[in-house]
Amino acid sequence: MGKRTYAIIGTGALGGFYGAKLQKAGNNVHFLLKSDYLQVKQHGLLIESKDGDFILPQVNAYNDAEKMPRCDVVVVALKTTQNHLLPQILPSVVKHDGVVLVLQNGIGIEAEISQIVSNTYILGGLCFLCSNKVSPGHIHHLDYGQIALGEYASNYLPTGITDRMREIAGDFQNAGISIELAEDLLLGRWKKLVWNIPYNGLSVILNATTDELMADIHTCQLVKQLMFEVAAGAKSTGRIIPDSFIQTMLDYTVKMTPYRTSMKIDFDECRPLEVEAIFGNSLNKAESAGVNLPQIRCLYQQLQFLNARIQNSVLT
Ligand SMILES: NC(=O)c1ccc[n+]([C@@H]2O[C@H](COP(=O)([O-])OP(=O)(O)OC[C@H]3O[C@@H](n4cnc5c(N)ncnc54)[C@H](OP(=O)(O)O)[C@@H]3O)[C@@H](O)[C@H]2O)c1
Ligand SMILES: CC(C)(CO)[C@@H](O)C(=O)[O-]
Repeated sequence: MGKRTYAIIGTGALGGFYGAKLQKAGNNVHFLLKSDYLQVKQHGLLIESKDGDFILPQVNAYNDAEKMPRCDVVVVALKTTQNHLLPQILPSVVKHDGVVLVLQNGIGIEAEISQIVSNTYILGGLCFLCSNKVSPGHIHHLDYGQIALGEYASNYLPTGITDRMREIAGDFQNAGISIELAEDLLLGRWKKLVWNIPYNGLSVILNATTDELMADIHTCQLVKQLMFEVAAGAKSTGRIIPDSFIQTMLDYTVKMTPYRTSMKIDFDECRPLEVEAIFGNSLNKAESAGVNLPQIRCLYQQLQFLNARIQNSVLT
């Protein structure tokens, strides 16, 4: 097989960064954009990265999915709040027997996509990335970048490590993106939520950065309790997250450059928050297995209140 073609659905902080790295390494990449389309079509992408800045003066830019060629790997990099658009986008972009690779945060999205596309493999990637879009076509990669890659099977049954995962991992690794292969995608998704649920949620509710949350004894305790609730959620679906992993996440955050989470940035910019994909879907999974996660539900209810306020302010 020749080189795989890639479509990036949502060329923002994450899609713009990984897509640009893939193109720089010689892959054939096609970028779907919305408001940045003209700027990127005319001037390409600028990546300012702690690993080295670079410019791609010319990229394959589109503002209409139907004009994109069918690609081998279609990377979903929209905010999950825009996933209602996927039924219009994915079927025309992914090749028969191609791959949809979900790089979004949250849980349960691969299952939703399996209802949209057929004859398609679905992979998920947990991205340990700190990246922001600072202006149209200008991405600022602040830290990290590793992806844990897993494959989706019906009901999130673990697939082990497949050839498809290895092949796609190879393209990313050749592009300088570090990849870990995950035998069990659902376990990987819960593990990522151990970070996203406490920090994304509390950063918005408490108007705080990660370092501020870790510096205070009360919020540090709250973060830890929320992490243990995520582990209880994982357990309700038969996945075990060891206590040592929770300690690793706490240590990781203490060492991290002080960070304004993506949910906090969305909140500050009055954009819809990814509450359903991160909180709502986790609660649904646990509660349908008969397990309540009261602290996560409390955060969810507060975030929904703020989310509704954002939607109303955008409408008025
Ligand atoms: N950024 C990170 O470091 C990071 C790390 C881990 C996980 N994630 C996850 O990755 C996902 C993407 O996040 P992000 O930070 O990359 O968000 P983002 O910077 O907002 O990027 C999303 C992009 O999608 C574009 N878009 C929206 N609607 C579109 C449409 N109809 N057609 C084409 N493009 C459209 C947006 O364009 P407009 O600006 O024109 O609306 C935006 O550029 C989220 O689930 C996030 O939680 C991000
Ligand atoms: C956890 C994180 C801050 C960096 O690993 C990022 O992946 C995120 O915002 O999801």
